Amino acid sequence: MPEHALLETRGLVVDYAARRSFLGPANTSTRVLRGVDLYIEAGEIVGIVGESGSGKSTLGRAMLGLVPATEGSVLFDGFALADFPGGDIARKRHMQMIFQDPMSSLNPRHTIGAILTRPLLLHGVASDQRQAVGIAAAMLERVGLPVAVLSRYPHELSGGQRQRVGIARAALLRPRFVLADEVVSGQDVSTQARVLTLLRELCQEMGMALAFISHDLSVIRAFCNRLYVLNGGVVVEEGASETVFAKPKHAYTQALISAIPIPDPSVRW
Ligand SMILES: Nc1ncnc2c1ncn2[C@@H]1O[C@H](COP(=O)(O)OP(=O)(O)OP(=O)(O)O)[C@@H](O)[C@H]1O
Repeated sequence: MPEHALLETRGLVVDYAARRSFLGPANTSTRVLRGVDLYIEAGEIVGIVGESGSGKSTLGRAMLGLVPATEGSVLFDGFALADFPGGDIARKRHMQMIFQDPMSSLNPRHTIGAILTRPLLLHGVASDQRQAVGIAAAMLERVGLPVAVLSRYPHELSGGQRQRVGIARAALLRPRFVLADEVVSGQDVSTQARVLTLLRELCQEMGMALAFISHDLSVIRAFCNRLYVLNGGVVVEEGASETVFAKPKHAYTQALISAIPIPDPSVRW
């Protein structure tokens, strides 16, 4: 554990039943995370891998403060989430999220221009609408979309274009940490490669750290410097991607690796 990790979870337990305890006592343990210790340093791309139901999305949501910790803590820049200087607004500027298809998170009644300029004004990154439009237009171009997209509504875009809008929105405020949850699942290999290249470039340009959640170990291997393997709400293995792949210590990791199809050597991320 480095001395100053950007993000840290310490003994993180999430029990969804504990949240519902007002409905009555929770008899069965429904601990989805059972004491997760994890750290992410500034600018790092860290993979979180595990099979369906292992708790990856819960961990991601808890890192962003969207799901409360039942026990343990999440620290961002050394502060418990609730104690971050400047409060939730200041913290949220630096903690963003990217979805696979952000249709559900893009307000269908707002144009892309409104969706992108609003956070710039809210967080004081732009001082007026004109400046906000300029920043939003530049970010759209950066993610490979035409500026004309500003006047469109989310349903007027393809799924791939919406995803790029989602990436633009997450990167717009130059956050220090971005969570990407299964963002390339279900995409063909060349689309995956383009999205991952864009994400890597943005991380390098802006110094963003990225937590990259995926059930696909081959994508994690190619894309992430370090990884955590989650099984049943517990981290069973962690380390540099190449080390874990070369010498997996845990039987669960070995099983995940042996389930990977033979890679296509022509594909590079
Ligand atoms: N809001 C919730 N309330 C109650 N249980 C939940 C909630 N969200 C997730 N769970 C349960 O927590 C467990 C872990 O779910 P989670 O989505 O974190 O796993 P995952 O590894 O991301 O899975 P997947 O890859 O299928 O998305 C599952 O058993 C799920 O049913």
